[in-house]
Amino acid sequence: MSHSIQFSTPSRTLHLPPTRLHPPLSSFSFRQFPLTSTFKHTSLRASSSPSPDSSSSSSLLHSPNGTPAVKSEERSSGIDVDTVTEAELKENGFRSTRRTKLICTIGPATCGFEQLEALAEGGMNVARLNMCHGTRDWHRDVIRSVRRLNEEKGFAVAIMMDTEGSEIHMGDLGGEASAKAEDGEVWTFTVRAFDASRPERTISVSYDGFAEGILCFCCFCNYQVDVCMRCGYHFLCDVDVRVGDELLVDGGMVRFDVIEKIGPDVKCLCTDPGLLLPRANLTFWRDGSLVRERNAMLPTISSKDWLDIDFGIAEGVDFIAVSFVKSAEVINHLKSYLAARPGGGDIGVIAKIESIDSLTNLEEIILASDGAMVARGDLGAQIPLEQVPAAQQRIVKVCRELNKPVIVASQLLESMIEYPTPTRAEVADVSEAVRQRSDALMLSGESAMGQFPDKALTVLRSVSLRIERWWREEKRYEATPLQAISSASSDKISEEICNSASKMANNLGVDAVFVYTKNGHMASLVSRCRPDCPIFAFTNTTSVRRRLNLQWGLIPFRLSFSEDMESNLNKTFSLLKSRGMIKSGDLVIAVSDMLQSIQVMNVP
Ligand SMILES: Nc1ncnc2c1ncn2[C@@H]1O[C@H](COP(=O)(O)OP(=O)(O)OP(=O)(O)O)[C@@H](O)[C@H]1O
Ligand SMILES: CC(=O)C(=O)O
Ligand SMILES: [K+]
Ligand SMILES: [Mg+2]
Repeated sequence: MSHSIQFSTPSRTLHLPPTRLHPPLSSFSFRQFPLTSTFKHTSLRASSSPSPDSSSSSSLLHSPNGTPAVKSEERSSGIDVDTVTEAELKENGFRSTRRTKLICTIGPATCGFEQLEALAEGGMNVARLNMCHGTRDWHRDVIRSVRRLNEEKGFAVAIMMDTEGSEIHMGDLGGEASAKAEDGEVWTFTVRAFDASRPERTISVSYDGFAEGILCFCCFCNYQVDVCMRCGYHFLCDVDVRVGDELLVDGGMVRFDVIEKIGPDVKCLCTDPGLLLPRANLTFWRDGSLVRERNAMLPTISSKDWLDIDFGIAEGVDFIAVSFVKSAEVINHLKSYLAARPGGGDIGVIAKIESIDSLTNLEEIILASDGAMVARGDLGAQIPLEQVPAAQQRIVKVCRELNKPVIVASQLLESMIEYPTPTRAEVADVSEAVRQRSDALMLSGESAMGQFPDKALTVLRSVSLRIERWWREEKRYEATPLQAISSASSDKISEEICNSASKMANNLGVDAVFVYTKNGHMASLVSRCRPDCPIFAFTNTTSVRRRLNLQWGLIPFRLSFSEDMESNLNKTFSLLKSRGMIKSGDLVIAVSDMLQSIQVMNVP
């Protein structure tokens, strides 16, 4: 290996002294890098001198999500790269890339291949499937389309499966898109199933204990029977709906008073008119408080959810979002269930915070999970609406402290289900979530069944970019020190390295942090610091790359890398430069989970 290095730049040839490759402005190492240089003029050009393992170079580098891959022409130089991100990086430089990640719920409005492609091109990082709706065949088709999109077009869109949970829901309205309840009308909520079409002003309700006053439930394995056939234990509870209770649909979008109970039917008087949507959530209120006993008896993961989870494992989803989490126990249970199944260990478990119990046990739930969702739809049906913003702020803060990605969800752009522009208040709400530096924003009905899914995504994207830019212009780096999270000494070192690297990145105004990470942990530690510059996260597995797509500021690449950081950097610079995604002189900080060190360098 030559020790004398020549870097060729468009304007000049730079001769560097031996022993240093790109002279680090500083090198702060717990374990020093080997200083012998392996950089050669030729190695900077991907096309002329392939790196040692370039036999697999066509799959060496996968570009960040957000954009379709460039095909044939690029393959000859050994790189798959997203044209949109590539164009963004070329045009506006690193700093302009979006940090806040975007999630779209997929539904009838967006389940086609072209529709999914349009969302991916519009910046969708994660596709969410709500198992409350649709058949498993329908969901399988969507999952496969997203996978095909990733393979053919170079995206890294992750799939999040959201469990139905066992809260009380309305039925599916017999195929109708919605039903209008008017003030003063009497509607029947019933546990009867309909043979033919739905009788007028009648709504089926999702579980049998609704009106009988008896709900039988196995507390060990969730079978909804009086004596469990699986384990022989049983659990009986006696909760009922009472005349005088208030029934809220979707947290108050429509309200009824319970006026009569007749066998399996509950007659209700509409007091606040509105649109009833299929499978809308129902809650009961008595004397101004939520009736909780009923829900407390329902299992967080129902027997149907377990079947969906098995389906999700088989289809290789990236995340499972668990609805109505009450305690850390259920998360731990699911995580051990997943760990025991092939491929299950790769699935991240997201706790949906949407109940009073989940707020009570917030820290332990988040600690047990791989991320959390502020599920404001149901949360706002369980706590007074005016308490939701403070709950959101607390959840985002706890997630940040515990290094778990956090998603802000529901009604971000609700009016865009019907209209092509958002309300000013919705834009302010989105801005606040971005300003809180949550990892991701989520569309529900806007993308699942709204009329303007692409426009809604564009609004999320442009508001995120604008607020992020404002934040940088204001130079509002993190003032709040992050608490230590690790106990093991090597983890503590990684944490300190990432904290320091991020601080250095801000102070030096570097263009990007590069993080080489096998399991993604190191990348998440850098993301947690919310540095001012984007974070290029290089990982060698596609599943980790997809999962990283949920986290703030990470631009995940898949790259076959070795234990030798110097050759990794060499290869990365070469590949990114040949694509024009970085240029000579860019200032970069590199960290990795293989070597506990921080390198600061100009791109040669
Ligand atoms: N797979 C689907 N098939 C049909 N409609 C869907 C689907 N997914 C979502 N929708 C529609 O989009 C609306 C809002 O989406 P979604 O149900 O995900 O809301 P949510 O409040 O996030 O749900 P939840 O609280 O049940 O998790 C639904 O009421 C439904 O009409
Ligand atoms: C997303 C969700 O489940 C909610 O907001 O209730
Ligand atoms: K759900
Ligand atoms: Mg919900």
